[in-house]
Amino acid sequence: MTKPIHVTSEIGKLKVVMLKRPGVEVENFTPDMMPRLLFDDIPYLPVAQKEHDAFADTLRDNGVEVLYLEKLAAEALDAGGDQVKDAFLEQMLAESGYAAGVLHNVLKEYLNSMSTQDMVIKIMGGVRKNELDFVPRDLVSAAEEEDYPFFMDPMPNLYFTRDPAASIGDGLSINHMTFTARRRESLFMEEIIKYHPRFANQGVQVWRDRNHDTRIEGGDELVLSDTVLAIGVSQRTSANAIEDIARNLFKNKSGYEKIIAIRIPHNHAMMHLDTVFTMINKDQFTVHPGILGEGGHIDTWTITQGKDGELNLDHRTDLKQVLKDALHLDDLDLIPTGAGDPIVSAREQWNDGSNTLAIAPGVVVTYNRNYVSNRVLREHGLKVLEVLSSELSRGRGGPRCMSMPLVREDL
Ligand SMILES: NC(=[NH2+])NCCC[C@H](N)C(=O)O
Repeated sequence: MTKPIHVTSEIGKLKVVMLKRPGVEVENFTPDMMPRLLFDDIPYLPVAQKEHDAFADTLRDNGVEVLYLEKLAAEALDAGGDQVKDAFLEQMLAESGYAAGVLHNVLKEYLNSMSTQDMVIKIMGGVRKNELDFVPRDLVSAAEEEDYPFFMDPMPNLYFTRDPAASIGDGLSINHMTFTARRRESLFMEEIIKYHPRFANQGVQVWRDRNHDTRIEGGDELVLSDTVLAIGVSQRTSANAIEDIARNLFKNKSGYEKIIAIRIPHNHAMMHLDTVFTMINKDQFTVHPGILGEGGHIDTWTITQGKDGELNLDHRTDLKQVLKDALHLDDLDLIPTGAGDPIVSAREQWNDGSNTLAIAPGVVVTYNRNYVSNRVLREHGLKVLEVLSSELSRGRGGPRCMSMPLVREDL
């Protein structure tokens, strides 16, 4: 039987992917909540869903099996049984601020009154105060939170399935994420890996779980080959988390021997490495020119196993040469987002022009709105499958962010 998780590159033919269809969570908030929820606008849900369905169809038309997070999560909890479902609910409530107390009890009863699937969808979508016939009488609720509409916040970023967990080889990292708005997301993946029949007891390795204080997100984790990873040192991923996962990968016979840490600017537009840099073919990458300094330089540290559990670091700034050496290539094509024009590249990067999803070597899925970057990709010989992007792009993520590959063919 094929392994439930097997990803040894960014570009091997994509066989199985996990998506999340945008649900009520992407519009169940007010404009003043947007910065905290990491959104720049509120998508128009019916259109966002249409666009997302078209994205999923594009993948299916190309032979990819599409799984949905919300369905896997409910199936996992049902397969786990009553105790597992109860423990999940306790954990979710605790992480939502209700470890115990009256509100904990009221919310638990409310969520427990639903089918497992409805409960999962409700937790994802958020619980408004006016859904419950209950007025809390404590001082915090009365004096500080009276006007706040939610007991449990929605999780609008769930459609970016790339980030809460990342497939690496025959395993994955389940991530402790940076901002409160996204922290609870990775709990779904933990349940899926532990209890869903497709994954449980199948030898899936968890290289690093979510019970950590240091931060890492899947948008920073790029699988360049069966031995080399690139990981962004970014707004979302800290250097100490990279050292930690490096130690685990080296120690646990993952096959990974080399991790290239790449430092990128720490800001919202470029929150992850994959917003500025993606692999699209054996010797081709997209790169946002805005991250490269003078002479095309950028800080990279290649991490390898040292003596006695120490890590060796090799600091270099010539990204092209670093990649050529690590991947044993004679030449490498770094394709600039927006053809390198300062206005176009910044605009198209904002709408994820660098955030391509490769579904086979040299075949990529991209947003149609980034027409300059798409033209350049075609000029460089790539096959570009464009998908609609008016509403989906409002969440600041593209086709790579919206997909978590579970199985790819080896190169
Ligand atoms: N892999 C990615 N680039 N994901 C994009 C995530 C966007 C999301 N709004 C966030 O800020 O977290």
